[in-house]
Amino acid sequence: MKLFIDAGNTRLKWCLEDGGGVIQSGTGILDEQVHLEGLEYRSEISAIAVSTVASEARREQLAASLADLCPAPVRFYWAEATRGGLRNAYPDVARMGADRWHAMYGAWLSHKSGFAVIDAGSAVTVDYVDARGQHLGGYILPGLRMMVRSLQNDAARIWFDPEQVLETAPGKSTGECVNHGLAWLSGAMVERVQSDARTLGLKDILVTGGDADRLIGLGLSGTLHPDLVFAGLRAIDAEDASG
Ligand SMILES: Nc1ncnc2c1ncn2[C@@H]1O[C@H](COP(=O)(O)OP(=O)(O)O)[C@@H](O)[C@H]1O
Ligand SMILES: CC(C)(COP(=O)(O)O)[C@@H](O)C(=O)NCCC(=O)O
Ligand SMILES: [K+]
Repeated sequence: MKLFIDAGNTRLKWCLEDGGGVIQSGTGILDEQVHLEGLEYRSEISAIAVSTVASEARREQLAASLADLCPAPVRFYWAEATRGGLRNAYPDVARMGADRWHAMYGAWLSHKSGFAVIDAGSAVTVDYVDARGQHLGGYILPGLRMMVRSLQNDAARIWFDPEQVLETAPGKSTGECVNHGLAWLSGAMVERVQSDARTLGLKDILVTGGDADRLIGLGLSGTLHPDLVFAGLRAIDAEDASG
């Protein structure tokens, strides 16, 4: 069995698979130790594959605590210049978050007519890939929680209870102005991605990450792929194993 880990800036997601598919999946916590809630079959894990955007210090901590969890070898997978016809637009691919490359590769495997990937996590990333597999580049924006936190922490007179509304009408209280404002901004991003996709001739829009369903709720005509990073990571791991 193989254990796949996607360690973002907010949450750690894990997925246990054998040749036949997913056996178990869940979220985890990384403090001094890594806690993968609900993980069974620990002794049957033969290898661990990780995609992470955590700091180098946290990555080392993750590697050390995975070694305590089970004796299986751990391999970290990073962004690449090219794979299977997909080509990265970054001249310095080492700078790209591993999650973005793995999500793009996951999308590329089943969408060959050009696509946009939106990963609405701690940060929101948008990446465009054309029908030839050329990554056209992307965008990095603050995520929803990040924006809420910055308004709470960096503005002295903004008091509000964060609420995840889909309402975008002009607000008539601080709370409405903030909560509707975030929905309005996210909705504008959705329209922008859709208009770019039309202009660039990208057929599909795939969305993943903790706030993915919120973007669908705001009118995004895309498909929800909660496991897109795992789809890419799993395929790359299998390809490398088969030489
Ligand atoms: N249970 C949850 N815990 C944390 N964030 C959540 C949860 N449910 C939804 N979210 C939203 O998802 C975002 C994190 O998404 P996720 O894809 O897990 O991030 P990352 O990959 O950066 O760790 C948060 O910014 C928040 O807006
Ligand atoms: C942009 C990100 C912070 C998104 O990470 P996440 O929100 O999923 O935790 C991550 O992909 C990252 O650290 N990227 C490095 C910079 C880059 O991709 O250019
Ligand atoms: K993200």
